[in-house]
Amino acid sequence: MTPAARVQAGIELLDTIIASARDGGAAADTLISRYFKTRRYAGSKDRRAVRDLVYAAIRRSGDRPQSGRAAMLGLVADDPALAAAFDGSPHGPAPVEAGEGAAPAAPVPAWLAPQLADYDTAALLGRAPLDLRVNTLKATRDAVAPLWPDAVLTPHAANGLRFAAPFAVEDDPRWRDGIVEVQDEGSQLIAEACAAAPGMTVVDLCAGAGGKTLALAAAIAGQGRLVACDTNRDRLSRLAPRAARAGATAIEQRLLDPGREAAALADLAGTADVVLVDAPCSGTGTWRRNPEARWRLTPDRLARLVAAQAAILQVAAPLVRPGGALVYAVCSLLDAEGAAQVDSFAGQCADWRAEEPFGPAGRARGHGRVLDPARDGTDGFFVARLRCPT
Ligand SMILES: C[S@@+](CC[C@H](N)C(=O)[O-])C[C@H]1O[C@@H](n2cnc3c(N)ncnc32)[C@H](O)[C@@H]1O
Repeated sequence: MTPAARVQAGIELLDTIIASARDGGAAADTLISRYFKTRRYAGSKDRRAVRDLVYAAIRRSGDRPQSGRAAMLGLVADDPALAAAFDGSPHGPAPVEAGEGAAPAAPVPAWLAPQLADYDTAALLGRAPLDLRVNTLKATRDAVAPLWPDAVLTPHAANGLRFAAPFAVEDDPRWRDGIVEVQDEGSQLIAEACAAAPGMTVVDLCAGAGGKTLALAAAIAGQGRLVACDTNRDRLSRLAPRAARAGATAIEQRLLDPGREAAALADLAGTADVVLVDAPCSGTGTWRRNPEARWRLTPDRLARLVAAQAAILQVAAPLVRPGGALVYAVCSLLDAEGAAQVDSFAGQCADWRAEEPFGPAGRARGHGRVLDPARDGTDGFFVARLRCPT
């Protein structure tokens, strides 16, 4: 492909990605793979170049751009050499017209900027390292770390290894043997905030595909009870093969019916030493991995998420035994989903006490702590640990 054809391909892909973000369709990565499946003439260098252009354009625009061409013209504003690709050649984009609009550069959507004013928003779009968690059911970090000379120890999480550059860890025998799992240090810390230990009853209420469930399984070391719940069948079904690889036996799974969660969990009422609510959220803390999510979030969607989080907290609290703990986490830096959500819970349950969820990582916010990509090098999270009255 010529440089102009690559830019035109990027524009076409951006048009599809913009429409899909607006209509709740497939993710950018899926759309890019589909696009190239039907364009076999594009070699691996072409595909990489187009992908880089597309992601550069996505990262540059906090708000959903008018069109793929406007998004690409934004890149021209930053790198005038790219203008030469707008040459009107048969497979290239039409020449730039005088006064033609480029998408404005902004790290975050304008409507969210005030809510993120306390954070270095550029860092929300930075490059994420690759973090692994050593599975203590099978190995120790001390034994595994020397096998990977490129790895450094994560500064806060007890079992984490960090790689500056990503690599195909799923091709590595240590991943296939369940000795390591891919998990951001922030997620590892949320599992640590549960302080799960052998003999405990632990409920992971929003387990998804089980990222944190597996860390909790390692913490209870096969002694105790671990119940993983979710309302999404597809996500929950991904837990079993991961658990098998990790050697995490006897995880109970419960697929919940939205709106009827409490009834399905009635037998666990007042029994859990710890309940983790890793709530569905806007994902503002994971934009560095998924920058196009900025184009999907709307005030309505955020309001629905905040209402769902509050409802899930009301399902979770009665499961905790007297003296047990409720850990609430979101991969978001928006107070509406984090500190304000827990303030509201604390307003209704004044006798619950907030505790420090973990050591020095992050900084205090409301009743909990935030982990921030710029300061902590993790994805962005809010986490609070609340102790049930005895
Ligand atoms: C942030 S994700 C969980 C990620 C997971 N804990 C992990 O570590 O990979 C939130 C999950 O909450 C689930 N969810 C949404 N509404 C729920 C509800 N009412 N009860 C339980 N889970 C729910 C979603 O399906 C989603 O899998």
